[in-house]
Amino acid sequence: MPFEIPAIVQDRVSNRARETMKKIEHFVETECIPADEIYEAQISKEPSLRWKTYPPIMDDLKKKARAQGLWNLFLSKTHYSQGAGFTNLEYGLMAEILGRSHTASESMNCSAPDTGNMEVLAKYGDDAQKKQWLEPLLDGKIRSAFLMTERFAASSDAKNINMHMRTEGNELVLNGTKWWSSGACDPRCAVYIVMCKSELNTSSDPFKQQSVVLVPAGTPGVTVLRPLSVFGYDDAPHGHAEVRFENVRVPRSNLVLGEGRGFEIIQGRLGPGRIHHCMRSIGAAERGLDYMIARVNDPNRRTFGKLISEHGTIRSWIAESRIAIDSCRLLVLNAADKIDRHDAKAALKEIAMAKIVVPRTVCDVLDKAIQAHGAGGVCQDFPLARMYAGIRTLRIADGPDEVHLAQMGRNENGRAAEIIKKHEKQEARRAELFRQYKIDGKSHL
Ligand SMILES: Cc1cc2nc3c(=O)[nH]c(=O)nc-3n(C[C@H](O)[C@H](O)[C@H](O)COP(=O)(O)OP(=O)(O)OC[C@H]3O[C@@H](n4cnc5c(N)ncnc54)[C@H](O)[C@@H]3O)c2cc1C
Repeated sequence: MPFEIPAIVQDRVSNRARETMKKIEHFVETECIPADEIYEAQISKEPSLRWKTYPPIMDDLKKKARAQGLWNLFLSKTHYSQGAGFTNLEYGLMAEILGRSHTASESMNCSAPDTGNMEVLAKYGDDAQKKQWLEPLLDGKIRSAFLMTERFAASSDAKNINMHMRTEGNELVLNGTKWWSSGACDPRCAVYIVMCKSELNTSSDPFKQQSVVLVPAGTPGVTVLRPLSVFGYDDAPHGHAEVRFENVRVPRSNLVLGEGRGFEIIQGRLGPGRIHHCMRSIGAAERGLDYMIARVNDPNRRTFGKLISEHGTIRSWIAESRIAIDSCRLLVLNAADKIDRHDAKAALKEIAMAKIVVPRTVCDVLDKAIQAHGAGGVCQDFPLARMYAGIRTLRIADGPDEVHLAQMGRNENGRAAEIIKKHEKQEARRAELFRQYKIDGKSHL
């Protein structure tokens, strides 16, 4: 089924974006999806090479995508000058198509964590930092990692981040251990964006104690200790690394924005990135549903005298999945539109809602697709188990659901005084009306 722009946002999508979406869909369906398995096959099984090489097919895909103008689509024109000139809403729709394939996002230089990291550098980097790191990232020549989470700190509360940073003359000296540093195992990863706590910063404001520093990969004292696995997948060549810093020295000029500005940077980084993850996940859900429909209509797999799709339960799964996917899409596009009209800060509630609902819902759709495949669904013969593993982590990565729920719950609950006041006014008016119409005062509802 060709990609369809939902009716409610039709007038918010330019003709150029529509044309680009058609090109993206064609590229994803004809180049990326067929390349996904080749990409996997080209990742070395040899332990000594697994993290030292990357699949050559990726460079070929990048060349082809770039030649068609399918490059850096994510930097929205509403907030950046360096991108392809689309809105967050338009890119949101594009990201959904990218989510159908494992290789699509990277082939168009639109993959995490580089997208968020490029946004950080574009938004907060100085000219020298942009020249050294943003330009090669935009060019797809290097990759990057964002190092916030720490093995020995409950990192869903970013105030706990305590990687030690001290200043010595013109240098910053870093000590500590990070983990879940996505992309840090990749041989092309050239720079780490590292969140630290500075020794000098004596601010009593807990949101002003952290700083963000750029550390070139390979700086003496940095050791990539090991790749971590996600439900058994190591996600090579990208990987999620545990990284040790022992007296790592970088020039003071590698500080981003200034000391104590770390929270500002991470908050600015995560808004649009969460929307991108959500839209790619919706693409994965669509693919899962396609697989489910194909499998349950396989004429060779009849049970109890019927095609599997003829059992009522399975029909319900298909319908429920369609409803769930379409509802999620609207939620995400609404958040993207609000970012376009204002900024990510103004859209915090909408972004949080999408970040909470979409991964859960997509996991549920994929779970049904897996179930409909029987044992086949959990094995390597279909992409479903792998997709499920990836999407499940989104309920933790970029902050676990519970933290977003707690924040949303607090804000929503903050309306209590206003609601109580409104009810009191309505109560007073009702009492007035009871008197006016001479009805006794007990509730008639
Ligand atoms: C695949 C993957 C990729 C990742 N990539 C990166 C990356 O590139 N860079 C990076 O820095 N990090 C990355 N992370 C790490 C991720 O951001 C953290 O795991 C996440 O922020 C949670 O931190 P934590 O693991 O320390 O959990 P903890 O802080 O120990 O929290 C554990 C659990 O406690 C519960 N909890 C916490 N707070 C509350 C609350 N207020 N109310 C109720 N319950 C609560 C939640 O259920 C939570 O899951 C990645 C994680 C995964 C799985």
